[in-house]
Parts: sequence; structure tokens; C-alpha cells
Amino acid sequence: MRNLGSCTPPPIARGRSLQSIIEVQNLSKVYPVAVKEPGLKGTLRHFFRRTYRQVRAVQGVSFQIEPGEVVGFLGPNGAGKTTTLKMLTGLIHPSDGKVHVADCIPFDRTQPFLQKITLVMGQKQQLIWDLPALDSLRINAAVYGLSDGTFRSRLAELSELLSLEGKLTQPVRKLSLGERMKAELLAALLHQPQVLFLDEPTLGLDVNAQVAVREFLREYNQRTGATILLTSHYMADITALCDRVILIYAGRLIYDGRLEGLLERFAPYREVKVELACPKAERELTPYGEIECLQGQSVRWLVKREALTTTISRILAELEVIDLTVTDPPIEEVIGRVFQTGTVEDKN
Ligand SMILES: Nc1ncnc2c1ncn2[C@@H]1O[C@H](COP(=O)(O)OP(=O)(O)OP(=O)(O)O)[C@@H](O)[C@H]1O
Repeated sequence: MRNLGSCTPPPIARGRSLQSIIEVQNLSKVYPVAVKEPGLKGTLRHFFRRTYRQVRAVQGVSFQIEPGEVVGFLGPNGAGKTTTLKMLTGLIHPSDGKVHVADCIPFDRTQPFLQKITLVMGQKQQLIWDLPALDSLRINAAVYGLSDGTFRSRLAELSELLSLEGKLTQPVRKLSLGERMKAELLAALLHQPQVLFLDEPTLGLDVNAQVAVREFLREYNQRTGATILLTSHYMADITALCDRVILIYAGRLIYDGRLEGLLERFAPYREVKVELACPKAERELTPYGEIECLQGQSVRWLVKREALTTTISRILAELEVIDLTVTDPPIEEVIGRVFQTGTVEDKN
């Protein structure tokens, strides 16, 4: 991917004199959900006397994000990530608490606020399905009041950066999933926002497309100093882009700190998988780590993080290896361990 050239947005307005660009205090959201019993009786009762139960999607969440940070926002399904992002972008009103983003109150949805932020949701699209992406981009340019010259130069630079040249004139439905996601990103960045809220931006993409999106985001952040809050269920997105992670579970913040801290503390082991040239007895393999699985020539160990380099060197030197891979435990597994402790930690 090429450099961002004149795509660099103007210097970030830091709001209340050099304070955090995102400030969240005691944020909560309660959804009232209508409850209906099954059957005709339930339908009639529901029609005349509706009852509601309350879903506490987000409960007392507080954090601050500084300009230029890339923060992973993690949690299992239903933890409250999307709800939080919706409150941070002003799509829904908080039930309680305070939010400031780029010195604005999101729910006011003022023009200056909308110029400063963008929201990309992997499972939703803003580009019109049957039209060429270019047409949707022109609409966006008009909405954000970009001059023709500005639109053209940003379009040229971003489409080159995202390797989308030649793709924007065909209907969106004819683009591959990866191309469509990149076109969505282009549309979301045309107005040069300072704060990017990305909800599963690599959802469903193949490995190459995921890497391309990640590389683009990293470069965009480095070149422009844009702040990024990113949710993803793909660990690789988080490790490639985020130094800091915020974890929520059942609507509550349970960890806010460095990614290494999370992995070291809750996933002190890595998984080493090896394909041997010929089978070995279990006793010959135990010195390298705790054997998780041994099937013929395939062996999988759990190896302590601090012993990883030495262990891999020993395996390669002492055994005849055809293939070797090292993986982190799945993020869900790591998150599961964090849930068990239920502790909240500060950033530093
Ligand atoms: N509009 C709504 N009305 C009622 N309940 C809702 C609404 N939106 C979300 N919820 C509930 O709020 C909780 C949090 O949902 P949310 O979509 O924020 O989670 P999430 O962390 O983004 O999950 P996922 O990873 O699956 O996208 C869930 O229990 C969900 O069912």
C-alpha cells in the first residue's frame, strides 16, 4: 500500500485543551424490550397491556482515549460493544453517564461532530448495492460539502492506497467481499475524520483481504494520527493494530490495559504445532512442553511464552521437522479467563 500523501487530515483538534479525544464516564444503556407470551391469549394481552423487561446492555463503563491511539474493544457476543459504539457516535442516547468525542456530545449530531468521526460496521453497508461505488461516493462528497477538486484528489489517493482503481465504476454487488469492505472504508474516510469507530471491519474477509485492511488502517493511523476504536473477533486484527485493549463483559468494563498484559496474564502459554518427518514416542516429546495432542507425526504442545524462542530452537535442532506453527489461544479463550477474575485494571 502506498503512502497517504495529501490524504493527511488537518491537525487533530484536541478539544478541551489537550484532553482525551474520547471521554466516557459511567456510561449505561438500558433497552426496554416488549415481552409477549406465546399464543392468541398472549397476543391479545400484548396488544392491550404491553409489558417490558429491561436489557442492561452497557453498565457504568468509563474510559478515556488519547488522540492517535488505536484501541481494541473486545468482548463476547452480546457484551455491549456495538451499543457502546452507537452511543459514542450519537446513534442512540445513553440511559446514563457522559460521553465526549472530539469535544462534542455525540447525540447532538452536530455538523462539526459528524465531520470529525466515522463509523464502519462490517455487517452493514452504506454503499448502494446496485450502483457503482463511485455514485455513492459522490453522494457522500456532497453530504460532507467537499469541493470537486478535493473529492477527486482524495478519491485518487484513497483508491490507490486501497488498490481499488478500476473497481469503483462497477456495481457494488459485483465487487468481491474484500473489495466491498475496502470501498466502504474509502467512503467512510472521504471526509478525513479524526476518529474512526470500526465495528468488525474484517468480518467475513479472507486472510489476504484482512491483511490488506489491517495494513491500510495501520498506515492511515501512522500518517494521520487518527484515533481508532476497533472491535473484532479476529485476534490478528487486534495484535496487528492495537497496543491497548478494553474488554467488556455483560455490559461492564472488566479490563483496560496493554494487550501484552492481557495475553501474558491470561494466556501465559502459546500453542506450538509440529509435523514431524517420522513418529516419536511421547516420552521423547515431553521435554519440549506440555503435550496437548499427539497423533502419528503431528504433535501440539503448550509452551510458556517466556520459553518459546528457546523451545522452538531446540525443537528445530533436535527433531526432524516438516512444518511448525505457533498460535495464540483463541481470543474467546483468553477473554474467558479474564471473566473469571472479574477485575478492572487501569491503562498503565
Ligand atoms: N435495539 C435493541 N433492543 C433491545 N436489546 C438490544 C438492542 N440492541 C442490542 N440489544 C441487546 O443488548 C446487548 C448488547 O448487544 P450489543 O449488540 O451491543 O453486543 P455486542 O457486544 O456488539 O455483540 P456482538 O459481538 O454479537 O455484535 C445484547 O443482550 C443485545 O441483545
